[in-house]
Amino acid sequence: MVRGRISRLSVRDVRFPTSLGGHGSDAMHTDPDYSAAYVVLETDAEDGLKGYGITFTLGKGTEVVVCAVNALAHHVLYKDLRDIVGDFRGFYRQLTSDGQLRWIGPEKGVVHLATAAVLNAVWDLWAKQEGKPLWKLLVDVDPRTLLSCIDFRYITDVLTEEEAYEEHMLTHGYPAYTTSCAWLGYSDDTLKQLCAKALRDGWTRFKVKVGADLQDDIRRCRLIRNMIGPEKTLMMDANQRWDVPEAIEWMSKLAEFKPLWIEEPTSPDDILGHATISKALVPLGIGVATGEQCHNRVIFKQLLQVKALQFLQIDSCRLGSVNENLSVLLMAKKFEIPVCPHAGGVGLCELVQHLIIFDFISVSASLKNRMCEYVDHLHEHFRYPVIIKKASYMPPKDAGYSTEMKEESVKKHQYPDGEVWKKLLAGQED
Ligand SMILES: C[C@H](O)[C@@H](O)[C@@H](O)[C@H](O)C(=O)O
Ligand SMILES: [Mg+2]
Repeated sequence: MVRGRISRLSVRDVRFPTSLGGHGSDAMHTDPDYSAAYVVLETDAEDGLKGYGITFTLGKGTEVVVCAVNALAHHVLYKDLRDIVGDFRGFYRQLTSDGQLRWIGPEKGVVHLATAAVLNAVWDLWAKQEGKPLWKLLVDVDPRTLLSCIDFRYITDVLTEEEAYEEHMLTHGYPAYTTSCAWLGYSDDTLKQLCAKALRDGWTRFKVKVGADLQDDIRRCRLIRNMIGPEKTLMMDANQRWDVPEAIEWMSKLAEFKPLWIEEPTSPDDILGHATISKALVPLGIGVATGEQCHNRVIFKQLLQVKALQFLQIDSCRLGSVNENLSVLLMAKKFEIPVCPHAGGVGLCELVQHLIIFDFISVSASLKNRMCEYVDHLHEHFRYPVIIKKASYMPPKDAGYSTEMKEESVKKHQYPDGEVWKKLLAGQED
C-alpha cells in the first residue's frame, strides 16, 4: 500500500571526473564528466523510506538541470503519494504541462531531464513501499493501472489504451553488450587490453565509437573485429557526428567490419534523415539505432512510422521516466522493432535494467535482436549496483528502482564543494 505525503524534495549536483581517463568519450562529447542531478524525496510516513531519482548529464549541464528540478518541486511537495500513483497520468501531465515551464520544453531538453529525475524518484519510492524491485512492481501491477500511468496524448494515432496489453514470464537474465572497451579517447593499447579482458569475461557483443576520423575508425574497427572474430556482434556509434550523405558514405567504408548497427549517425532530430540512412544501409546489412537523445514519445512515434530505425534505444533518464518509457515500449512492440536500451552514463544501467526486464516479461516476450547496453563505470557509487553474470543483467532483487547512491559518494562528488572537486579545482588554479 502506498502511503505518506511528500514532505521534502532535495536535489544535488553530483559529478564524476570521468573525462580525466577518457571514459565515456565519443566523437562529439570529448570530455564527458559523467554526472547526475540527484533527487531525494522524503515523506511524512513512519516507514522512513525515501525515493531516489537521477537523470544523467555531463558536467556543467548538471547545474542547469538542478535549477529545473527546483522549478518543478512545487508540483510534488506536500502531495499525497496515493493521489500521485492513483492518477499517475494526471500527475505526469501536470509536470510536463506546467503552463510556464512547458515553454522551455515541451517534453524535451533540460526541463524533461528534470522531470525524469523527479519521476524516477517517485517510482523508486512506490517500489520501495511495495517492497519490490521496480521491474517486479511493473510486472505485478494490474495492467489497467499500468496503462493509467501513460500519457497517450499525441500518440493515439498509433497506440490507444484499449489494445496495449500482453503478459509473459521471465526466465533468464537479460543479454547485455559492452561499450566499455572502445571509447573514442582510448588508445589502441587500452582498447586491446580491455577487449581481451571482456572476451575472457564472456562478452560476445561489443560497441565501438566512430565518427571523428575515418582512418582511425578503420584501424580501430579492424583491431576489434580481429580480436573478437567474425561471429561475435559488433555495433558502431557515431554520436550524431555526420550529415546524412556523409553517414552513408562513411558507413560504406566501415561495412567490411560487419556492424549490426550504426548508432546516432546524424542529428537525433532528423527523422527523415535517419530514414534515408536506414534505406541506404539495407544493402550493406547495417541497421540504424537511435534514441538516447530522442526528445519524447512523439519523436519515437515518427521514427517508427517512417521506418527510420531498426533498433530502438530507450533511455531511463531522458524521457519522462517510467511513464513515458512504457508508451515507447508498447509502440516498439506494435511496430515490431527490438528495444536495445541506452545505458552509457552514470546510473543508466542500474535504472534501465528494470524497464527492459519488464519489457521482456510483459511486452515483447522476445530476445531476438535484443540486448541492453552495459558500461563498466561508476557502479561502486550505487547502493544496489547491477549484477552482470555471463554477459547478462541479472534481475535486481532489492526493492526500488536501484537509483540510490551511497551517501559517501554523493558527498565526495558533489559539485563544487565535494572533496574530489575541491582538489581538482584547486589543481586548476595552481
Ligand atoms: C557521452 C556518453 O558517454 C555517450 O558517448 C554514451 O552515452 C554513448 O552514446 C552510448 O551509447 O553509450
Ligand atoms: Mg550512443
